[in-house]
Amino acid sequence: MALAVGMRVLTRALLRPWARGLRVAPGRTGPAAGGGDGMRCFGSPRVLVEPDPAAGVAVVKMRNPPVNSLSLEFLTELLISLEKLENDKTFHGIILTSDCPGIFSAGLDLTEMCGRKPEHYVEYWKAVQETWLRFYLSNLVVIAAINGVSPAGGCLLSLTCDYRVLANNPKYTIGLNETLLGIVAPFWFKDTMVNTIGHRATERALQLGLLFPPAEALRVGVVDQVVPEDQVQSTARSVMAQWLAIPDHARQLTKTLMRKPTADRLLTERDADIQTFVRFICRDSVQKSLHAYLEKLKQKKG
Ligand SMILES: CCCCCCCCCCCC/C=C/CC(=O)SCCNC(=O)CCNC(=O)[C@H](O)C(C)(C)COP(=O)(O)OP(=O)(O)OC[C@H]1O[C@@H](n2cnc3c(N)ncnc32)[C@H](O)[C@@H]1OP(=O)(O)O
Repeated sequence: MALAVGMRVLTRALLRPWARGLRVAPGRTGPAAGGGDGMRCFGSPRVLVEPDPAAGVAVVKMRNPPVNSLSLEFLTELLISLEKLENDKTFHGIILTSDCPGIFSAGLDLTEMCGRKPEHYVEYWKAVQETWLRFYLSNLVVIAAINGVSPAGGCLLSLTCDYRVLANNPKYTIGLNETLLGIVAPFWFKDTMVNTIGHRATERALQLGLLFPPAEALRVGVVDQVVPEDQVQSTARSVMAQWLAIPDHARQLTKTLMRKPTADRLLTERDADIQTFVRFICRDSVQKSLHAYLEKLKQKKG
């Protein structure tokens, strides 16, 4: 039932004009990350998929410059790539990483949440919910190779993965910093964090909008491993090999057992959550905070 609802949303997304226009990335032969039988890279303008069929693994590279902000188009392309890999029996695991130097993802695209019509906010929030659900419940092993800064929605995306490897660079902070923008992390962002680092640590991190540098991220458990920057991809691959050595059906059922109650809460409250988001984001005070935050980002350069 839940999956059917998800598929309907995705299908609707695929039918949108800009989604219909998505092209398969012109062929480079893969895999770029070692091994394999030379299957071609595929993907879309903002998502590059480097398949390694011999290993049963695909590297999914986010490339929505300058900062991999999670726009509606980008989220849809990510979902399409995930679905394609899930439907291909060759693949058992994906490594999610970034093609934008120094940035894993700047989180939700603030321009999707500023100065738009309520109908747009509904459409955008549905895509955010769908991305979380599909990644959180994916049957594939999903490992995040975090090679850059990862605030808010970027952190959330990595928290949907089964394992997080972070590059040891003090600039690469990670966390749910929504309060610093004058906004509130929805209950399912919070639940995902609680499931990862526990209640007390989440309470502190969310209220203070903490962005953890690598050593602290490791200590609190936001990430599973911190490694030198040039070893992030190779570490993700070794971890993947360990996870893929487990009988797949047993691992998948265990993942579902662990995650379904959290996902079910959103699935049963999905419409109410959209209404809450739209009401909240349409508030004058929230729009002012977001505009001011975006302005501050732009002025940083000048
Ligand atoms: C009763 C109440 C109940 C309430 C219930 C809840 C209801 C729902 C509430 C709503 C929740 C919404 C949740 C949102 C989660 C999010 O993800 S919000 C986004 C948070 N992201 C950030 O804070 C990151 C912001 N960006 C940065 O800090 C930096 O850009 C960077 C560290 C990522 C990179 O720095 P640098 O390399 O120096 O690049 P910049 O020059 O800063 O940026 C380049 C360019 O990109 C634009 N940009 C940056 N981030 C974003 C973004 N997230 N979205 C859109 N655009 C972004 C930036 O403005 C620059 O643009 P220009 O080149 O100047 O045009």
